[in-house]
Amino acid sequence: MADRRGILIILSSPSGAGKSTLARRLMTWDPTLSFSVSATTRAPRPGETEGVEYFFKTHEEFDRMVEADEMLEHAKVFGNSYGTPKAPVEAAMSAGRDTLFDIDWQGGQQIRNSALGKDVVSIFILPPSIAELESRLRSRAQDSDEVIAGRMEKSMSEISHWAEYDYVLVNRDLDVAEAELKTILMAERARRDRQPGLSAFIRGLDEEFEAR
Ligand SMILES: Nc1ncnc2c1ncn2[C@@H]1O[C@H](COP(=O)(O)OP(=O)(O)OP(=O)(O)O)[C@@H](O)[C@H]1O
Ligand SMILES: Nc1nc2c(ncn2[C@@H]2O[C@H](COP(=O)(O)O)[C@@H](O)[C@H]2O)c(=O)[nH]1
Repeated sequence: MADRRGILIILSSPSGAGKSTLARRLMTWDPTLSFSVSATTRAPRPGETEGVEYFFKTHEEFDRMVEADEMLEHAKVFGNSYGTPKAPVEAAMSAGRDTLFDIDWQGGQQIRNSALGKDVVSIFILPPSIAELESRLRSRAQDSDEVIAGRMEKSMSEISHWAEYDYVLVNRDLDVAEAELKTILMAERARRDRQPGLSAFIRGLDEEFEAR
C-alpha cells in the first residue's frame, strides 16, 4: 500500500471533442499515469485492439460483469453499454498511481458519488463550436453518417452537464488544451501531496530551528 492515494482524473465531453486524443497525449507525457480501459459492447473500430482502447464484450459478458459487481460505473451511451472495470482502478489507487478516465457524464456522476468520489478531479472538454465538433467526427472517419448524426443530436444534452465538473476547457488548439490539462494535473498533485510532504518538511525545519 502506497503512502498516498492516486487521483482519479475524469475526462468527459460530447463525442468528438477530443478526449481520447488528449488522454493519449497525457499518457505520453506521464507514463506513470494508469489509463482506465473500459469495457464496451460496441464493435471494435478498424485499428482498435482488445485491451488497449477497450475490452470488447458481448451483451451477456457485459451484463455478467455488472451482476458480479465488477464495474465501478456503467452506462448506456449512444445505444451501447460502456463500463469501468473496478479491479484495475483499485489496484492503481492503492499503488498511489493516478488514473485517467475517458467516460461520459453518467459515468462521471457515478464515480463522483461513489466511495472514491473524494479522490476525483473532473474535467469537461468543450469543442470550439458545434460545426467543428461535427467536422472532427467526420474527419475521424470511424463512424457511419447515421452514428455521427446520433452523436451530434446528443451533443448539446451532453454539454449541458459541464457545470458538474471541477474544470472546463475548450479544445480549440490541441497544444493549448494539452498544456491546460497538464497544469490542472500538476496543481492537483501539488494539492494532494501537500499534507504528507509538507508535514515532513516542516518537521525538518523545526529540528533545524531547535538545533540552532
Ligand atoms: N484541437 C483539435 N483540433 C483539431 N482536431 C482535433 C483536435 N482535438 C482532436 N481532434 C481530432 O478530432 C477527432 C475526434 O477526437 P477524439 O477521438 O479524441 O474525440 P473523443 O472526444 O475521444 O470522441 P469519442 O467521445 O467519440 O470517443 C480526431 O480525429 C482527433 O484527431
Ligand atoms: N460511462 C462510461 N462512458 C464511457 C466509458 N468508456 C467510454 N465511454 C464514453 O462513451 C462515448 C463513446 O465512446 P466511443 O469510443 O464509442 O466513441 C464517449 O463519450 C466515451 O467517453 C465507460 O467506461 N463508461
